[in-house]
Amino acid sequence: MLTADSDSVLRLVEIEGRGRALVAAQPLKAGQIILRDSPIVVYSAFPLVKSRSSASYCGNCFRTLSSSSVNVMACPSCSHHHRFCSPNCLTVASASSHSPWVCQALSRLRDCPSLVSQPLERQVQARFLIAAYNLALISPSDFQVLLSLQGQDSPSDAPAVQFLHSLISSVCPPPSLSITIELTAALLAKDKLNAFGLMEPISLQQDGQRSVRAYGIYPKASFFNHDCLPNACRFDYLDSALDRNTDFIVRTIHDVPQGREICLSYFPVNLNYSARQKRLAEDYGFTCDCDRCKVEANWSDNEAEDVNDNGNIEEEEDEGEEIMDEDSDEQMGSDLEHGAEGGEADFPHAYFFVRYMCNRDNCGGTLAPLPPSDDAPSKILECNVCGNLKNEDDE
Ligand SMILES: C[S@@+](CC[C@H](N)C(=O)[O-])C[C@H]1O[C@@H](n2cnc3c(N)ncnc32)[C@H](O)[C@@H]1O
Repeated sequence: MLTADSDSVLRLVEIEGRGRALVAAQPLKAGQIILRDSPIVVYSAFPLVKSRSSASYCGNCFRTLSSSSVNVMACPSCSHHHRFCSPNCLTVASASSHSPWVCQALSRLRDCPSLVSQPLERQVQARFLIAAYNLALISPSDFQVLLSLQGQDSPSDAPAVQFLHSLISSVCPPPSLSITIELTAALLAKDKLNAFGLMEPISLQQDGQRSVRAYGIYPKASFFNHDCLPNACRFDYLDSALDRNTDFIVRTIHDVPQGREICLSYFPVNLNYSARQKRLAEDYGFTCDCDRCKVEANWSDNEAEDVNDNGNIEEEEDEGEEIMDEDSDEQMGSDLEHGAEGGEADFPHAYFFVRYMCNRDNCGGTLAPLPPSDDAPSKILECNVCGNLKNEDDE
């Protein structure tokens, strides 16, 4: 199931209570690229009707469109909506992600007031369903891979499923494919658990917050389980001029022994215990009992925490060490303090924050060394969110 390359470094196994998982098939070096995975489906994270001020991206590769480029091509059927960075991207998209049916379906959905008045999440789900049904038409084998990923529909999703299913069935049914409400529900469940955000480069963000430009579903990367102190992290280079700019690239954060499970963190590592548990229970349906959670579950100040609507922790002012997203330095300080109190068992936890968490304001990214050269580990660590480079000797 894994490619020849990743086969030699990663092994797919089943772990009781965790489902499928990827483990190191050999000892891994810090910074080593352990997976490069191409998406089976990519779709835009933007509302169906884009505002005039929003930046433009190629409808095929999702790179930023340069307004001065003479190569930019518009789709001849929907020229005011979809543009492509080159004639090649237009040709590729016309036979795949922007087929005549997708073009027509998105145009019709844009004209549906009942959908465009919905919150962004619902509109993006509609985009995903169009992309997924298109996958069934153009690549039945990839569609089966999508259906084989983890994710069960839940009763709480029923209203969204019902709404989107009847809308697509009536407004833009895919040709020669019979879609059922069960299939729509299954697809949305796969999307919820397995879609990874392809982020705007931080340089394009005015406020320091990084938003999602597109979502991708990756057949192999979908097998990574979560750990609140991950041993690997994912890099994306959406605006890279190199080929395969939507690939998912995973590098180890530190050395990993053979047989150890490789885990990513499903969200920024600076969230605290309550916020992490809430997110994992609500979005991924499990309770995390990783080493970090075992330690933090015993911290008495969790009792005083209160999770707000954004998943951030609100505390009384005199106990305000853990308001993660507002000041990650405070969070780091707090973790170090707890690490020191907790003795040796807590130490790796505190060490992780000092060494592998980006300390730029509002970043929240994780640092991993650059790939080793000639087996010598790199001393340069790269942040997977802002791209900042840090020399470990500068600590
Ligand atoms: C993207 S999938 C990861 C691969 C999945 N284990 C599988 O069998 O395909 C996410 C799901 O894996 C499971 N999972 C991930 N991390 C876990 C963990 N630390 N403990 C228990 N289950 C976990 C949860 O069911 C979660 O919804």
